[in-house]
Amino acid sequence: MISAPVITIDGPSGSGKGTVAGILAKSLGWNLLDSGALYRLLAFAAVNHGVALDNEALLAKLAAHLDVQFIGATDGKSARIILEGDEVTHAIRSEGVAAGASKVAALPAVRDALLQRQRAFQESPGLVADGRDMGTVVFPEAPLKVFLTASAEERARRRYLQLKAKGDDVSLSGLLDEIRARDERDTQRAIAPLKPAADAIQLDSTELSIDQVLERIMSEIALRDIAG
Ligand SMILES: Nc1ncnc2c1ncn2[C@@H]1O[C@H](COP(=O)(O)OP(=O)(O)OP(=O)(O)O)[C@@H](O)[C@H]1O
Ligand SMILES: Nc1ccn([C@H]2C[C@H](O)[C@@H](COP(=O)(O)O)O2)c(=O)n1
Repeated sequence: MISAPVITIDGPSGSGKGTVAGILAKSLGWNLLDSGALYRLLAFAAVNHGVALDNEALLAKLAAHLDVQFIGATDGKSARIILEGDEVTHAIRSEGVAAGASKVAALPAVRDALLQRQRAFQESPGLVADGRDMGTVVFPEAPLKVFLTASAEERARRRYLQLKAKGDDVSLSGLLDEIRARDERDTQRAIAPLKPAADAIQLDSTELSIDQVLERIMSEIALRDIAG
């Protein structure tokens, strides 16, 4: 059986992975996996159920039975996400939930419990998957792996503009601190740390527009002839 091709996009928070993965999936007509959403959903559900964010055994159980639906998932992060019957699309995007996600993501049993759920997204005609370990652990056979970065200052600036536009009361320096703390946790953890796969192409988007990033990835897709 020939399995559907996968394009992985890994990188730190605010590098533009989700935006680029969503546009790419839509333009190729492929499926989309926003793996960070799964870790966010788990952290969100844990708080709702009163489960401590360091209770590895209970969190793994919760992860294995997470009742979640992604609706319209080929439309990037605007897809609707339903957790245990409630819409949580916007609620899981806060920096507080992100910090919780980064904490539960450091627990091996949690990552194990979410592995098959992520691999199940690999369906025809193809999959664009964004996260931290898509190229290194979840889809090591992917024919195109992108590691997208940008300076912490630029990523904080982007997040600031994004949250301000939503009407959130945030400070640039606070966001920069949060981004640095999350980078530290995500890159230094013992299991599946954020790092480029050996065969990933590395793109620094600090000085690139979203369109320029997409152009670079599209040319790699054409070079490898993976989208038919
Ligand atoms: N190259 C770019 N230039 C300017 N703004 C960008 C660029 N890429 C993404 N952005 C903007 O930065 C913000 C964060 O992007 P996005 O949510 O895609 O990042 P992310 O890497 O998925 O972050 P996270 O891991 O926290 O979900 C968005 O408002 C997006 O529009
Ligand atoms: N493949 C993944 C995806 C996400 N995480 C963790 C680490 C992140 O800080 C957090 C939230 O992810 P985001 O929505 O910002 O992409 O989830 C991970 O460990 N592995």
